[in-house]
This record gives sequence, C-alpha cells and structure tokens, in this order.
Amino acid sequence: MEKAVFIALDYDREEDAQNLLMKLGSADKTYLKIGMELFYHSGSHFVKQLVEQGYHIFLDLKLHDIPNTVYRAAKQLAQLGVFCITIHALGGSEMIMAAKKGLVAGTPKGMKPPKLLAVTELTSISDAILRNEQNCSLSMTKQVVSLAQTAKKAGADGVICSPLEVTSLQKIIGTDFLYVTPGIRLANNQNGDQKRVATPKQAKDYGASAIVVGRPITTATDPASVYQIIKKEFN
Ligand SMILES: O=C(O)c1cc(=O)[nH]c(=O)n1[C@@H]1O[C@H](COP(=O)(O)O)[C@@H](O)[C@H]1O
Repeated sequence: MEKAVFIALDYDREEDAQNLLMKLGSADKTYLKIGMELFYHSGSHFVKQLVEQGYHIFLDLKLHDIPNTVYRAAKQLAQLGVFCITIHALGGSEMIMAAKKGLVAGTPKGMKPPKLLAVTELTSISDAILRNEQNCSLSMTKQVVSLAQTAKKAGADGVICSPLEVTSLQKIIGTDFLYVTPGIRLANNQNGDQKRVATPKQAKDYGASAIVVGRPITTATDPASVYQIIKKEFN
C-alpha cells in the first residue's frame, strides 16, 4: 500500500463532503475516510458513489459486537467495494476472525476483499484513562502491542494506533502489517479531543504506513494547501 493520507470526511451532509473534494481538486482522487457520522446520515449510496468515482474508501464504522453479528455486518460492507474497514481489537480474536470471514464471503467475484484494520486503543485515550477507567495495568504501548498481536493472529491486515506506538509495534510484530495512524496534528493545530498525537513528519519517522487526518484539513481556510503540506511531510 502506498503511503496514504486518508482525509476523514467527518461531516453530516454530503454537500459538505463534496464541497471539500471540490476544493481539493480532481488531481487528488485518492484516499478518503467515511466514518459513522456521514454513513449514518447518507448510508451506503454515497460510499458507492465515491467508489465509482475512483476514490479509495476507508469505511470506518468500528464494528464491535458478537462474532455472528460482525460476520454478517462485514459481509454487507464487503459488497460496497471499499478499500478497508475497521473493527475494535477489544472485541477479541473470535470476532476478528468472523469479520475477516465475512469480508471474504461478501466480496463480489473477481474483486479483492477490503483490508481489515483493528482499532487498538483510540488516540483519544490517555495513559490516565487507560489506567483509571479501563483498569488496564499494562502501559499504553504494551496494551497496544498486545491488542495488535491478537489482531494479527486472528487475520487482520493491520491496526489503527497512535504514531507514538508504531516503532515498538514494528519491532515486535514486523513490517508486513499495516500501521494506520490518526491523531495527526501540524505544529500549529489544536489537539482537541486527541491525546496521543504526532505531526505527519513524526508519523513518517516512526514508520506509519498511512495517516488519517480530519480537522487539520476540514477546518482549514485553504484545505488544499494544508493537504499538500501534510502529504509532503509524510511522504
Ligand atoms: O479509526 C479511526 O480512524 C480513528 C481511530 C482512533 O484511534 N482515533 C481517531 O481519531 N480515529 C479517526 O480519525 C479521525 C481523526 O480526526 P481529527 O482528529 O479531526 O484529525 C476521526 O475521523 C476519528 O474517528
């Protein structure tokens, strides 16, 4: 996979997403992320429309349910022709295996199944939340490594984690696995709700396979130039 910058289309109206795409220009028909907000509003028709227009779609619905339900949901999502989908690694190996099977079962003949990415610890989780609310006695890095190991054994193609954990993950899990990292901020950006953040350049140096960027691009007065700056820093 090329070193992608996934733009998170975190909007509640297709018009806003289309407007951003227009500002970005046709040269950048590349990698987009559709999350719960837009999917719950527009459903699968907008996803299909963007797939038909040639975009690689990261459909981020973070499935987390019993294995049978996740199998059936993944089977449906595989029919949309998206590039990758997400599940929560905390759902366990049986659930991850079910997601993988569902993706394979639902993929139309002659097409590749979407890549399966397992969310480890959300980038909005701090060390204190991990310890005091999740009652996890492992350090953040050890917890992320442990979840990633489970995900890899169960057949996931990669994980979602903070750039801060990628170097440790690669040492233990290897480089034939995808490390997709949100929590990306340029030096002058506000962190907002993100706790484990890094710049695109740091994400590159840590070894991230791809980055996910929302507000730094979507709230910029000139999204196209911010996107180009981020792309340049990361590649
Ligand atoms: O799965 C994700 O994409 C994801 C996982 C995670 O741990 N943290 C995280 O921020 N994300 C997503 O990445 C995007 C980050 O958005 P910004 O914080 O606006 O750049 C959002 O769409 C989140 O849903």
